[in-house]
Amino acid sequence: MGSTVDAREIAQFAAIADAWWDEEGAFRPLHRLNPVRLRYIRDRLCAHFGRDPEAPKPLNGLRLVDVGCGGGLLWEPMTRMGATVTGIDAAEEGIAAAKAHAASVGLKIDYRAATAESLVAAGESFDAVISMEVLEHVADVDAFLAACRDLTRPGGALALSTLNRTPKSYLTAIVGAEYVLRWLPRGTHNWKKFIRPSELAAALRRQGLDLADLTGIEYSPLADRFSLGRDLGVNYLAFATRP
Ligand SMILES: C[S@@+](CC[C@H](N)C(=O)[O-])C[C@H]1O[C@@H](n2cnc3c(N)ncnc32)[C@H](O)[C@@H]1O
Ligand SMILES: [Mg+2]
Repeated sequence: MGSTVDAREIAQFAAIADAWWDEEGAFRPLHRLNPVRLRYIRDRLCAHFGRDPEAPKPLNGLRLVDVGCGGGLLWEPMTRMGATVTGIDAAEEGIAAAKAHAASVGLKIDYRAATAESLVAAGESFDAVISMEVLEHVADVDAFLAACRDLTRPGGALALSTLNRTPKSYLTAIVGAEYVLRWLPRGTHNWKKFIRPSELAAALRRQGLDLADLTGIEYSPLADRFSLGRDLGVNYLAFATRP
């Protein structure tokens, strides 16, 4: 299997790593997405592992890895929910931003500049793998999912999100977000690398993983809010399990 890293992509994320915790900066959409995707991760993990999602620390004791964690936007809240989270990213600059932020808010840090395949080679394994908005940036989706599977213990789970390849995603995620609203630097996304839900389902199946759920992330421009829904046409979440 080839490397999962696309050097051009990593350089692009490294160049804007200072912006990770700027809620109005280049990662604004991820900050806006955080509440809905965190609710999805919490509820799915709780259902899968038989936890109470309303408990103060619903993920207590679970060992998670956040693959492509960037500045740690998910890592921090998942840590607060009681999980032991290892955050890894191929961009060292992102990891530096993540470490600095976690230290500034007094959280115990396990961030590493690493790829999923390097953790597999080191023999690491977790209850669940979380990898949000990374699939459309990797060099080889099959190799990436194979590494994510190997990091998941049998009986464990994977929570993923990515962008669908539709005319609507071209209009909103590329033309809208990069050119009209200028939320993201131009060239952040390559529409050809977006992944249809049917393609993700087939790729998960090739790795021996069971797709348990697909949920859409819908954006309301008037409210400037994201919500979970049935429309998979732009951004969507997937939950899979390892038998
Ligand atoms: C759009 S950001 C998402 C960050 C974070 N998951 C979130 O949603 O807040 C994508 C991240 O994936 C990282 N990345 C891309 N390809 C990777 C790979 N093959 N292995 C590890 N990290 C990767 C990038 O450096 C970048 O930080
Ligand atoms: Mg993206």
